Amino acid sequence: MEASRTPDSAALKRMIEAGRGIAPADLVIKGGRVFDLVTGDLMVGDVAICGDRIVGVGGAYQGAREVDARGKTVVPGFIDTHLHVESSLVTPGEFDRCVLPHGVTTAICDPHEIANVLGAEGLRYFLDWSTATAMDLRVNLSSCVPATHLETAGAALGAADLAPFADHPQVIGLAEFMNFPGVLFGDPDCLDKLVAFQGRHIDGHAPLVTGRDLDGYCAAGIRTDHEATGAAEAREKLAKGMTVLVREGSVSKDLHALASLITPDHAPFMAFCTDDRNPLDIAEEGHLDFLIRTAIALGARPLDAYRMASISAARAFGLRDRGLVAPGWRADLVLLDDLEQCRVSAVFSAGRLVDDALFATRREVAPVGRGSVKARPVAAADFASPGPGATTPVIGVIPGKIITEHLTLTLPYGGGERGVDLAQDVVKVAVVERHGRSAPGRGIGRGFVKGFGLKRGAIASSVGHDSHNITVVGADDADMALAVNRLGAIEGGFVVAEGGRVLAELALPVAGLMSLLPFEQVRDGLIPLRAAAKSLGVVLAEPFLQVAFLPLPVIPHLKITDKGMVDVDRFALIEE
Ligand SMILES: Nc1ncnc2[nH]cnc12
Ligand SMILES: [Mn+2]
Repeated sequence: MEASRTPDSAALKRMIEAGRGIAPADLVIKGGRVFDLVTGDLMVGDVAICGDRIVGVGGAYQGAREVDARGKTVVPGFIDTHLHVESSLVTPGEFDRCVLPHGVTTAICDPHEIANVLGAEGLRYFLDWSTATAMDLRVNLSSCVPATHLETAGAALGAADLAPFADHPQVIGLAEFMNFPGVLFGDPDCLDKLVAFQGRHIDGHAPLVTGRDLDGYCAAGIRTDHEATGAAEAREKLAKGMTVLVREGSVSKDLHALASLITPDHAPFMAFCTDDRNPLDIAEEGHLDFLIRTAIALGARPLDAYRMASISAARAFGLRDRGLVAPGWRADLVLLDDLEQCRVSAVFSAGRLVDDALFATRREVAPVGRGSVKARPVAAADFASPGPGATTPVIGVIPGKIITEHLTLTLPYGGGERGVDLAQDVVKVAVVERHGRSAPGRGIGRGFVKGFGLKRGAIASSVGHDSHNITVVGADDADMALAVNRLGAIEGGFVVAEGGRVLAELALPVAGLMSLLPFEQVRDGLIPLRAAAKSLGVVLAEPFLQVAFLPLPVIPHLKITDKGMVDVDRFALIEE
């Protein structure tokens, strides 16, 4: 939805009188226990609301409509400071329906997934939705499309391509600047974008960047980071003036490692984010409510956890109208049955009760990106892995992390080709360019990966951060080819194949990233997919998102793209 509208003098007069209690408010939330995130007080009292604004807190107010909040605790609406809506596997409209009821009244997204497939058309689609959702969906403009020169994306966005969107009311600034080597080495395209957004918010992405490199990265005006995976790394970033966004997604789970940093001193400079969270995890665990609950369970004070979820986040992103339950602030509110457990009872978004009726009032936005998978058919022979010898780099997967190990292992070798080695839990991985931008016989990167547990068949995904080529992991070349070709037939998504059969699949026809189905059906569709992957021996909790991160060459240490294996630390393709 659009940012808060500016009231005219008559409306403002009415707000003032309602706040003074000499005129009725539009809505009064009666008798709740208000959590004051400035003083830490918990105080029973009414919350008076006019339009989308809180006008009075405490004591007794009267209103045209009144909601009984006795026994509930009232806190400010939650702010997810960094996420990719596409990783929810549903459209922004369904993301709104799925996540707002968890208390997330503001979500700050980076649409670089769809932008890597569709370019500016993808940005327009998300911006159209951002003015239609019930939640306040804010957009940071994608800074790195493609993420690097080491891959083939479906589009490219330079500073000039971003300029037309910069003044959109829902745009905050520039999204995660992932090409941190490009920043540090002064890549001209990176500098153009950084110059264009100086003085505005610039989001960071600096995994394991430290010391003088971190100073240089921050000197560019980059203000946040969500890639810290250890307490020492996060603390250094705090000390350099960055806001640390503590992330707990479906693959990247950093909350346990960073929980010790959530202290009264640090909380004003920390926030929460999910980055990538699929609808099954949202259903099974929750969204930001889950992060708050977990942080408190790990020892954080409730005051610090709720500050991170609201006022700290709002200040870090320049959202000056929200983050407190106080007069004059935006009426984004969450009513809780339990403060420590963060059990959400009701949500108010800009003064409106979040329910089916509210979602029914939204304008729908037509989907884009149909037929986006343009990969040529492949055959088993395309996944042969020729090489000069038995020893080769192998990607080491770390459950719950998107950083990977750079292993060097000796594999079965014969006839000039390397084979899988199930005894070492090493199978093949390949990335097939699917934007129709490769010459025949080109556009397939081949390598090996350790840690999936896969013993048979193959699993394939058209979600492959961030260029979203097809990534396939397999123990059998023919099943790898079957899974890849099936993705072309269903316009993208996830496929599990074994013994020449498709065991399970989930179609994602919007740009090969999102479903057109309601989030409940996508959530339920993930269950047989996971079961099918598990039947092949896969041991990872979230195999499809873990596959999806193998091609992301801005996350250390060893990755793979359609151009081949990438040594991320050297920021270069590995030539054999
Ligand atoms: N953590 C991340 N960093 C960069 N790109 C991403 N796309 C999805 N998650 C991402
Ligand atoms: Mn990132």
